[in-house]
Formats: sequence, structure tokens, C-alpha cells
Amino acid sequence: MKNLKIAIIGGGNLGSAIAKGLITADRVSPSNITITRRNLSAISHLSEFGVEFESNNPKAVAGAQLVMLAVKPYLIDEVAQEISPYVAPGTIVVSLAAGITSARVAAHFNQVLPVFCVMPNTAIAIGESMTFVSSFQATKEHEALVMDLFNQMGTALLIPEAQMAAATVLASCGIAYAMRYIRASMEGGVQMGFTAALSQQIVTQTVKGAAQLIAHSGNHPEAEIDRVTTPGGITIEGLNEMEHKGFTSSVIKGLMAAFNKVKNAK
Ligand SMILES: NC(=O)C1=CN([C@@H]2O[C@H](COP(=O)(O)OP(=O)(O)OC[C@H]3O[C@@H](n4cnc5c(N)ncnc54)[C@H](OP(=O)(O)O)[C@@H]3O)[C@@H](O)[C@H]2O)C=CC1
Ligand SMILES: O=C(O)[C@@H]1CCC=N1
Repeated sequence: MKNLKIAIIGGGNLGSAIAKGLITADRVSPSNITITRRNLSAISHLSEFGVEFESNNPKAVAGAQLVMLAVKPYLIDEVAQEISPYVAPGTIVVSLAAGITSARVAAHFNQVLPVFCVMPNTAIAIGESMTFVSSFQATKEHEALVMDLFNQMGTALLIPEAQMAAATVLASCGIAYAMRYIRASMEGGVQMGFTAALSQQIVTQTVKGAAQLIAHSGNHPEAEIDRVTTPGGITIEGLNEMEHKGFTSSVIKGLMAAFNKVKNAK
């Protein structure tokens, strides 16, 4: 694994996060990771990690055993076409583009290659991603390698590609939704008199504690809520007011709007 040569095409938000995650996991030598984008100065901060930079995609994929496509979905066809002649036989292709099928990516290559759709979230940079993987034209060995790689940077689950749209919304977009809850709570904290910095510290630790409570116990969130809500007490007053204002309904409606968007991606 240490010697696996990886090319990350598109060093933006996700591509850079994956590069950081790979280095932090220490399973791939930084010098074996090449990251590309047109404006290389925007990722110069990654040079401290020892990764290679390249603005030429064909050069980056030549010699790579695993190529990750981390450009925006509308650029996937163009970039796959561009690198196709330079990709060595047997190269594993990982597409990170939301809403793009593996068959569509595979069709751009002039040889049959193992293609994976992989949907991480930005917490991959710190090894805490919830990552979904689906495989196409791949052997069990390819699957094991890709799963092992992404399990080094959080939790990876192999799923049928048909579930990828829902997985994208719940876990990849989910980071943003969780952040919005955190931000809303912080604003409430400031209104109650905490500084923004202290409010952020309080909410961050509280959300972390809540996530870890259910992760450790396997309890349903409502069971943990029951432990907090004193009958006739303070917590239930706040919870019910949030529900009167449509909290659960808003979250589900937001998830479904995103789900419809990703299912109709072009
Ligand atoms: N952000 C997220 O949380 C997640 C994103 N994804 C998917 O990851 C992909 C990337 O998203 P994200 O990182 O947010 O987007 P960004 O725009 O941040 O990153 C894409 C990068 O691609 C670079 N790029 C554009 N054209 C080329 C090219 N021809 N060759 C090489 N690099 C190029 C751009 O840099 P420059 O202009 O300098 O070339 C840009 O930095 C998308 O397909 C998205 O669906 C999936 C899960 C989560
Ligand atoms: O918002 C987006 O389109 C991408 C896909 C998942 C997370 N970010």
C-alpha cells in the first residue's frame, strides 16, 4: 500500500482533503501522491506534506496505479477523455463526482478498467469520513484495496450503486447540514450571552458528545433524548418549540430536495 502510486485529478476542496487524509493515515508515501489542478498556487500549502504537484493531467496519471477524479461533475467527461490514452492497463479509476455513474466514467476509457464511485465527505482530511464505495468491472482484490484505502480515512461501506444518491445526501452533503445545526445553536448561545468563540466550543463538544453517545451505545437518538427530557422540564419545552417550527420536517424536506437534485444530475 505504501508504494501505491495515486494521482488525484482536481485538487479542490475534496481532492485536497483526500490528499491530507492519505498523508495523515500514513499508508501511502506522500511522494507517491500526485495532485493536479490548473491553478497550482492554490494548493501550494500542501507542499509541506511532501506530495507532488502537476498541472498536466496526462503526466500525473502516467505511472499511477490508482487515479481519483475529483473535478466537478460537469468536467468528468472531459477529464476522463483527456487522460484515457495515458492510463496504464489495470489502473483503478475512482470517481468522486456526485451523481455521475461508474458506467459513464468507464465508457471514456479505451480499455476495460475497474471503476469505483466513491462518496466521502470533507472529514476525510482528518480521518473521520463516512465514505461509500460502489464498484464496476472490479475484482474482489480491487474492492479490498479500495475499501482498505478509504477505511484508513474513516469508515467505508461497500454499497450497490443504486444507493449512491441517498448516501451522497446523507453523508457527503450531511456535513454541511450538521454544520448548519451547529451554527444555529451558536447563534442562540451568543444571544444568551456567550462569546461566539465560547459558544462554538460549547456546541462543538456537545454535538461530539451526542454523536459519541449513540455511536458507543447503539441506542436510538430518542432513547438518549428521553434521558435528558425531565417531565415538565426545560428540555422538552425547547424541543417541542423546535418541532412546532418544523425542525424535523425541515431537515427531511431539505434531504429530499438534495436527493432529487443528485438523482437528476447530468
Ligand atoms: N466538496 C465535497 O464535500 C464533496 C465533493 N464531491 C465531489 O467531488 C468533486 C469535487 O468537488 P469539490 O472539491 O467540492 O470542487 P472544487 O471546485 O473545490 O474542486 C475541483 C477542482 O478541480 C480543479 N480543476 C478544474 N478543472 C480541472 C482540470 N481540467 N484538471 C485538473 N483539475 C481541474 C479546480 O481547480 P483549478 O480551477 O485550479 O483547475 C478545482 O480546484 C465533485 O465532483 C463533487 O461532486 C463528493 C463528495 C463531497
Ligand atoms: O454539493 C455538492 O454538489 C457536492 C456533492 C456532495 C457534497 N458536495
